[in-house]
Amino acid sequence: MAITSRFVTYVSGFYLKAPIYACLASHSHSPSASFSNMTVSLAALLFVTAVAVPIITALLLLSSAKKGRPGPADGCRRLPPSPPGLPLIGHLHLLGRLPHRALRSLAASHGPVMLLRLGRVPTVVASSSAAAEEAMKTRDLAFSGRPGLLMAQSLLYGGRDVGFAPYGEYWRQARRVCALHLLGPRRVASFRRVREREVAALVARVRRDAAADGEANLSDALICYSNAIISRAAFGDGDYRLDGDQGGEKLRQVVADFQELVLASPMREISPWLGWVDTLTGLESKTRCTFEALDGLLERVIADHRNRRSSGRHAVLGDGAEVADDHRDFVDVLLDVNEMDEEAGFQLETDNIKAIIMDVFAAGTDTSSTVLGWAMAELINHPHEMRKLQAEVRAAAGGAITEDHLDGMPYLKAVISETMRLHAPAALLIPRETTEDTELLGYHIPARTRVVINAWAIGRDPAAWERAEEFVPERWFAAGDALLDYSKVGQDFRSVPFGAGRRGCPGAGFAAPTMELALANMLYHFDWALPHGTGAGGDVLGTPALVDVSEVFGLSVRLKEPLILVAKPWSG
Ligand code: HEM
Repeated sequence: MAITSRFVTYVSGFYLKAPIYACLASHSHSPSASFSNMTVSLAALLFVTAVAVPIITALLLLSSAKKGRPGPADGCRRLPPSPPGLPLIGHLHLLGRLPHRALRSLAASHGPVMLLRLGRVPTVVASSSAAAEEAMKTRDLAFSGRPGLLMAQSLLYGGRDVGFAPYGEYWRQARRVCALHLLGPRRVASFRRVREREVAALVARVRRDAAADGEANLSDALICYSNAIISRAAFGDGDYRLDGDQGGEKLRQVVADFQELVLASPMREISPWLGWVDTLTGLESKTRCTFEALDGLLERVIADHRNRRSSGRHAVLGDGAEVADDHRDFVDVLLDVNEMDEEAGFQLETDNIKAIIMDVFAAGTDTSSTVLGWAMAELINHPHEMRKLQAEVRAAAGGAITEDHLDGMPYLKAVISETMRLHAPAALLIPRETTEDTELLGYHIPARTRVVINAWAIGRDPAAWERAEEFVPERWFAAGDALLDYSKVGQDFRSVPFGAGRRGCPGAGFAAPTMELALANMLYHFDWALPHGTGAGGDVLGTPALVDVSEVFGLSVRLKEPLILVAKPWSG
């Protein structure tokens, strides 16, 4: 019965939210469309509650749980151990609302390599640094596939992006373009002015909020900051918005919807005969609305860039050489690459360009703002470390912090490394798929098995880290200077927030100055505290209240509650 009720919670947790999503997405359309969507969604809600959940529950009750299997065999080869599962849903009910935590608990009983069945999908979960190193270094090629996730297919032009593209020639070429032309060191440096302008806007916003009522909603301000940087880098200075968008709010909502949807598991992925649930809950209509809104925007942006190109108003690369003062945005670069690489036999169609830009939004916005939110929360909860970082930042500059100051701030880098060790935003990375039969820590892993790497659990592994659950930035100095440069992905498999290997994040070098500049400026310009009477754990005996570090799981695992802080301007 307990198992059944947990499954109902799982179904309702995701699917009862879906109708609300559909209503939100419909704001970009006519009021009547919005109303009819809401009506369909309410009907769907009633239907799912009254009919679908009881049917599925009955099916589960009719079936009995399978016994756990320590190392089932595939022929004579040993498969990883599995916990007991249920018919139909396998181990889905064990994931709960915070799958990274649930998977770590399961790994404590079943080992660092487990085999789960999520609906129909056999999934291997790697939870130790040794398993991560074997998968992303020693046997990198065999673990470099991505599963054809249904939502990614629907939202990313059938997987014509980089992050969700299957391993193969298209991915290799698109990844090269991304790593070399969009996210290489020179291109990242070319966006320095964008970052410095947006960080000045962030500081001004916090100052304004603090002057108005003494408190700043830092979560909101950080999302705006990282969205603005990616928008400017991708689209340039044009003011591209969705229809009737005030202050970019609608675009922000649609990007947030996109990020939430892209890794969602529709019912039809669990079992094709449950596909009708996705229609009734509004998941399908929300996916369609979100895709259409972003596709329409990208069409306009690309058409506008093409017009400017045909009228000669853009900078171009000469003979493949970098232009010294190159301010081209990602769309310009992708259109240039398209023309140059046509001769090299690689063609980027308009849909590929749109998919790659969507990738950059999905991968680059939420992740950076989430790390910044966690860093501020940890620093508030660790005042000694906050003062130490403030001393470093304030000693380095006599005014606003620019990118020239960042190299002289090792403690800043240690704080960000430590934040990502404890709070890898992509807690389970992006799912992978084996491209061939292979092995992991001695277990046989068949081709086309889904692979999840629990970066969150690896960062907190007590076998790899002393005081693993504590925030101790100093540990990164003991680990050696080389590891302080966290943007060099794949150096230390005890902390893998960017993944590693062929599929490792190509955007770490872009994310690093974005995060460092913001954190340094926030600590330079303000002294921070929790508003009186808020936070968790404070008591009358004088124990200070702490930021509530409850999490919510998504494309990024972020703070459940918005980070509202008192910001007191510092005048030196
Ligand atoms: C703190 C910031 C960031 C974190 C923690 C992060 C993390 C990740 C992770 C965990 C993966 C999957 C790696 C794997 O499977 O091994 C990934 C992939 C990717 N990231 Fe990032 N990322 C960040 C910022 C960015 C930025 C700023 C961009 C682009 C502007 C970006 C672009 C990508 C792309 C295109 C991929 C797909 C790579 C592939 O599949 O070949 N990321 N990222």
